[in-house]
Amino acid sequence: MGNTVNDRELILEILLAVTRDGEYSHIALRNVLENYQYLDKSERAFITRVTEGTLERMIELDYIINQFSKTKVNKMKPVIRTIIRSAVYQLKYMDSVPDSAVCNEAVKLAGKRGFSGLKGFVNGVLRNISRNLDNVKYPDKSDTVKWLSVIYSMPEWIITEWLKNYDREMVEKMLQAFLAERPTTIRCNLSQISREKLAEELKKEGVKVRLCDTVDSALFISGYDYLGALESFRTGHFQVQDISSMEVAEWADPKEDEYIIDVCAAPGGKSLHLADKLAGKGHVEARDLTPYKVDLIRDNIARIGIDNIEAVCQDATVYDEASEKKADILIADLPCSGLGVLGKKTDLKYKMNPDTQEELVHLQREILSVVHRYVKSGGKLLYSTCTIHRAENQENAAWFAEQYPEFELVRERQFLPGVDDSDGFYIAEFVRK
Ligand SMILES: C[S@@+](CC[C@H](N)C(=O)[O-])C[C@H]1O[C@@H](n2cnc3c(N)ncnc32)[C@H](O)[C@@H]1O
Repeated sequence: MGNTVNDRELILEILLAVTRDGEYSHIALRNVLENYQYLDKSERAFITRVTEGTLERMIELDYIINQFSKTKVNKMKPVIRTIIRSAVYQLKYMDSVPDSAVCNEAVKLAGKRGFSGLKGFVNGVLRNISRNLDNVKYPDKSDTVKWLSVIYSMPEWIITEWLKNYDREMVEKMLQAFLAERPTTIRCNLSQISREKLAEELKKEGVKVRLCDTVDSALFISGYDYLGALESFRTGHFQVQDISSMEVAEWADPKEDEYIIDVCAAPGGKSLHLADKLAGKGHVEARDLTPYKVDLIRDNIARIGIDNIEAVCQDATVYDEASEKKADILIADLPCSGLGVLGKKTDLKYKMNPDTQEELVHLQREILSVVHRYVKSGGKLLYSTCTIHRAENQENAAWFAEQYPEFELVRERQFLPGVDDSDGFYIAEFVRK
């Protein structure tokens, strides 16, 4: 590790941005890695591992700290709490860093951040934990919710919710899958390049590649530094997308010259997939709420260089008369609680709560009750979310079918991490009779 002190300062900066200032972890991490491009590959890997790991395991880390510190985690100053959490992550999960170095660097960092008076406290807590890591008393296994929550660092309310619909074994499988390291799934833009050629390009750039057996445009990649540095990404030959998300365009199965409206499209994953499937024909209107989000779609369109798609700023809750019965296919990939993608957006589990979930169910219904009007007779409406929550998924689909009997629910599927080789994701396909 060339300059470990700076690496740890950056880690602290990212973790504070997420836990104190409410920033999304993938954005905070990406911003720092982009701003400090001079960092070498091993430093970037170290920063990524410690920040992601600390967030991923935060409930367990706090549980351990509280066992060995008189001052409980929630009473500590945010900077001190964050330094201790990331140090305990390294002590517990990273053999490559000697314990003494972890403690020394944490103490130095506390001093550097203006907490010289707390250097002794940080040192005492960390040395105590490093000596006693094998003596941590975990909750009793018979207390299913508490045990699963601490062992897999998942808030208790989420576990309780899942246990209503899945048995303990199934819930544990999902929790394990969220913590497992997975390669990045990408979708080859088949209208631009074949999957085999893309695999060759990536290998030449030093990336590890595996072709997916079930979806013929999908590949799994790993071992790269960051995406923006890959020529094959910059030239628009692929898009990062989970297998389950790819299924939306597969189910939609667009035909030549069809008109597609995607009402919540940013950053454009599903819209771009549909445009790619149409290979220059038909038309995709990729809409989103704000100019910022619409620009994200435009950036992706420009990178890939296709012209059967346009990005449009339009609030999906506001009826657009010009779109009445215009769409052969309507994609409603709506804002949701995101509990299916906790393996990638680790901090979401601490930000989501049952009240927000409830509000999302209402927003989803509000949007569906507006946008279903854009579907032609015989046209398809695909409703999807990246969550595992019956109220947002199966119950919303049933509600929609009941409210709008002119739509028939043709099929639905809940993808589950640990069962399917994908994120947690839900799709329902309706056809307008
Ligand atoms: C699940 S994401 C969409 C992901 C996208 N379909 C893809 O595959 O890349 C949901 C999107 O809904 C957008 N959104 C939220 N409220 C909206 C509204 N009232 N009108 C339009 N878009 C909205 C958010 O900005 C967000 O980009």
